[in-house]
Amino acid sequence: MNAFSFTCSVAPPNALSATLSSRLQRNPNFSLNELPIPRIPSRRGGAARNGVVGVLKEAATELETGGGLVSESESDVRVNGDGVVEVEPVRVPKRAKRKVGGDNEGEERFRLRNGREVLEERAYIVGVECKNVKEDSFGIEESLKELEQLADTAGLWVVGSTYQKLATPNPRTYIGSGKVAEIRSAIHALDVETVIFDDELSAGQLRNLEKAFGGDVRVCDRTALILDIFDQRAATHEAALQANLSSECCNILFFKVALAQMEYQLPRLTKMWTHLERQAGGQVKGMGEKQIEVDKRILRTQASCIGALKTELDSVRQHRKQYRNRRLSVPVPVVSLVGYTNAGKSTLLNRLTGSAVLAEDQLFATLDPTTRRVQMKSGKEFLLTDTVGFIQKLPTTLVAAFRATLEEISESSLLVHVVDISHPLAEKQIEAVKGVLSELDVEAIPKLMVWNKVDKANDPQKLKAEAAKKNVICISALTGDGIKEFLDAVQTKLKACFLNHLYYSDFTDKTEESLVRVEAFIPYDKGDILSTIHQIGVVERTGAFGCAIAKLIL
Ligand SMILES: Nc1nc2c(ncn2[C@@H]2O[C@H](COP(=O)(O)OP(=O)(O)OP(=O)(O)O)[C@@H](O)[C@H]2O)c(=O)[nH]1
Ligand SMILES: [Mg+2]
Repeated sequence: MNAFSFTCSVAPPNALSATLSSRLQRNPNFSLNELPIPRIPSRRGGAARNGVVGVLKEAATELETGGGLVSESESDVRVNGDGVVEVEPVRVPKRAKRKVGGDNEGEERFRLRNGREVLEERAYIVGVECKNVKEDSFGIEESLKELEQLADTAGLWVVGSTYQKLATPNPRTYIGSGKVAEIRSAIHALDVETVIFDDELSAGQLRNLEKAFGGDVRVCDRTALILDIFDQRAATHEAALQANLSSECCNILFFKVALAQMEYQLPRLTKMWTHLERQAGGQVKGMGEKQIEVDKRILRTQASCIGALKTELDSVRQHRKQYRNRRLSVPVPVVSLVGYTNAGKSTLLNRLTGSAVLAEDQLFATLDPTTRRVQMKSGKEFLLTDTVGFIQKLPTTLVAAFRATLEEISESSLLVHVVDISHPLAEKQIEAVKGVLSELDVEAIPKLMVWNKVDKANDPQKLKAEAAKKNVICISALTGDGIKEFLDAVQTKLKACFLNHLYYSDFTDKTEESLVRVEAFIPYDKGDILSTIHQIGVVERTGAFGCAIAKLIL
């Protein structure tokens, strides 16, 4: 059996284990520092050390067995005093599928995610309803329902939930002591592994709650959960990026989320081990010192990673900007799909363009803005951009990440606000989206609201009549119902934009009737004429041999 040694100073993400395993096969002396940008362990990693241990064990096992789940034992992985991680790859039998007790007896806890079977952790969710909340915000039960959906997307199995009404959250434990005791009982009764809070907790609150719940229970919050989902999505995305480095779709969000994760976890990580530091002179001295050493090394590496990520982000931004400028130099209107997560934006893009962008019944399926060309029956074209979905209580650390991704929409000719009208909280989701849009400086861009998923409505005709009164288009991106009306509405809006543009360009006395259809042949060496025509008229189409058909104001 082989034994490998790595110089290790950082916890790489689990998702890199496949890369690691393949590199190990090629070069057993490979150093972990050679790995691409590392990410710190998130909710599921717990302590940073576990991240290192987990990924190395996974890689080692994959190397030996060609895949499969690994043992919980850490006896095959050691971190020595110099930060060298020693791994003994062992053949580990697949973990037997665990059956769970209670009502769910016999139910499998394994689920297929990204082509891998993963064990679902048992989670318990907790919320606090504070007095003086805004009227249009989600109620506590609604918010917890959404948190459950987020947990499900992250691969957790919610086995119970509770909430408390408070004037103000408790600064030490967020909830009151009675509630803490109630949750502790629920943890034992339901065999809970993770407790998730619906609001962002401070490092101190996290630590106090973990201590209060005792045992191996992990405590995390909505922010950590969302970051974890993004981390999982970004890992899949990163693999695609590595396969096609020349891709235009370099993901700003990926870098931004990595940054947000570090910013979120750094203060929490430093506080996590202070109890060991305090015990340094006592019985657990060795253990405390070793963990602190590992922690400090991780923090040092992460500080340099933040710098590297920022540089990387700048270059990706630059790249995207050049791409957008190139796109804008060809004046085809850009229509952006915006809306709450899971509203059906990607499904609509797929329906209109015949693409196969990932669309699934999970939150945050889309991370990357994707742009595709749509050709209408009239021969006119526009570019359609899919964007990342919005959510209420967006973690502050992620607001910047979203903003960066949504930079694209500020250059759109039209924003299509896609709403899942079958959702019981559709109205509140609309308000949440409007709230984010108002922060994005896109007030001046025309908007078109679309009620999607009408196929799920009890009375689609009644819904359509109601929509018509509000100038809203009803569609089903899934069945194709209403798509023609939607395209007509887009065309009308774009035409209005064009006329507005003329209006603001001092053609005040001109109306659409003053446009005259002109067919012209333009020599190849006079291509600049075409861009002038684009500026003063609407080019209906260009054909072979330099033929252009345009409507001009004469
Ligand atoms: N019944 C029905 N389901 C739909 C319709 N449009 C989308 N869906 C489903 O809704 C789920 C979410 O669709 P997506 O297109 O991924 O939603 P999205 O807005 O892109 O979501 P994010 O990328 O997470 O922001 C998927 O399961 C779709 O199949 C529709 O018109 N009718
Ligand atoms: Mg999507």
